[in-house]
Amino acid sequence: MMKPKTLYDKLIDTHIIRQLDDQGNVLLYIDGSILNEYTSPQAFSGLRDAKRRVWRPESILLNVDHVNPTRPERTAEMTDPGGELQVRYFESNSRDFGLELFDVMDERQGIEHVVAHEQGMVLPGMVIAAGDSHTTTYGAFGALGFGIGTSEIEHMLATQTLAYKKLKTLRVTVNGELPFAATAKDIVMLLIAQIGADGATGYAIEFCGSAIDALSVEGRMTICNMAVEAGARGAFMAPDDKVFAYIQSAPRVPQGDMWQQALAYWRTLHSDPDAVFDKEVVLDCASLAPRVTWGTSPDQGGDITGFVPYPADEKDPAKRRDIQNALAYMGLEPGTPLNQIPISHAFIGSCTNGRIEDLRAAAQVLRNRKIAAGVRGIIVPGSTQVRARAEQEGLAKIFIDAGFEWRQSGCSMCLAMNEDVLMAGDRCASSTNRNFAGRQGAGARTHLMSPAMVAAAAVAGHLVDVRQFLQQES
Ligand SMILES: CC(C)[C@H](C(=O)O)[C@@H](O)C(=O)O
Ligand code: SF4
Repeated sequence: MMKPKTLYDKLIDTHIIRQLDDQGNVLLYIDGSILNEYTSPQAFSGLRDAKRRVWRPESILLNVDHVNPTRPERTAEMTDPGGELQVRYFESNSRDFGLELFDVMDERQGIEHVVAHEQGMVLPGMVIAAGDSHTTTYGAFGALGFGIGTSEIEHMLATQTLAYKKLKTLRVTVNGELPFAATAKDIVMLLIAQIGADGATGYAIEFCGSAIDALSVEGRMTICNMAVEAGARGAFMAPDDKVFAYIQSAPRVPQGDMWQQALAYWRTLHSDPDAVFDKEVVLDCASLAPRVTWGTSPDQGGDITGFVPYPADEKDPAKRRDIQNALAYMGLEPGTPLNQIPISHAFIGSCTNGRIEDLRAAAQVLRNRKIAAGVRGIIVPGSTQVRARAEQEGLAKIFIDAGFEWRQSGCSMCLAMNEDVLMAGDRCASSTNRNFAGRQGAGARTHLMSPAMVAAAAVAGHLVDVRQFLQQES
């Protein structure tokens, strides 16, 4: 009898070129990569110095997203000299190494983790490595995606391989039916709060259960994307018919007979019934409420119906200090109801929640409403294609009528590497994935939540339970 395999085993075993030792280190084949202007420059410099070429240029896509401007009337011109340098070097790398580039003005440009699946670069069963931690997003398609550092990018470009240490496996089973107004974002925020920001360090997570099966592919992407905030360097789900339908029309996806052959293989990509995981976590989402963070780490959050915690209630001295420090940075008093925290900014975008479904969810809240006086609302679609689609569907008009800025695509205020930066003391309801101190600007404060929750907060002028807004309509 063959030993039952997990999906992770299957993904790894089909890509091992050679075992490097008996400690789980292997030489792994990488199917492809999408690289950004921010983390790739040194890798290309390394290749140039060593006079090396890229091994399989057609498997690599270059895409500008981290530093580009998002102003509505943007041009190819960069406003920031550092960004200008990065983008120009990126362009010369594209030319000199023969790699396709989606530049700032390309209609296929966007955040890499949105562009990759729009382009059909991620197929079930693939292994994708890239210079960005949120490469885990591709797990929603039954692929293994993980972030790598600059020297690894260089190695991958030169050889199409990486030295890789196999992870332990964690199965997260999410049971129950998602209640009204609770989202995939709330599932993953609950998981992170429960297991901690390092709860999945050293693990690859396989998500399963009725709540995951019921999610849209975009919701699954949100979960795999943010799983890295629990430390997971790999997060995936077995691909199903929803996934196959979602990718079928994308440009690089196999067609005709090849599609049929691929489908037959993709249907084998699931953990065998008796496969054993190193660790198991079970969540029940039947009573899940919309969540927000109050701290400076994605695991510091709770239900919107809750309160800013009292540090004294935390028994672990290190965690108590973390809470104290977080509340000092966030300017929050213990015991404050979370739904009374006023905001100055509302940001909807990012690779976690900048897709078309996210914009539809925000528009549902914003239709016929205005954002509160004193709040600046910013919407940055996850890709230029998402932007065009939102305009076709009339969502952009809803956002603009509500008083939101409707901007061009990029990472933008998710990490404030372009001119979309908050000032010290600003407080932002944000659909992003990281609330670290200074993430959206030095001294700025970030509260993570779903895009509909951000929209509701923008209208109310403070963090608020989106269910009040949606129930009014039903
Ligand atoms: C710039 C890049 C290295 C970084 C990442 O790896 O995730 C960024 O995208 C982020 O979200 O913090
Ligand atoms: S949108 Fe944010 S999280 Fe995603 S790649 Fe860009 S900076 Fe990183």
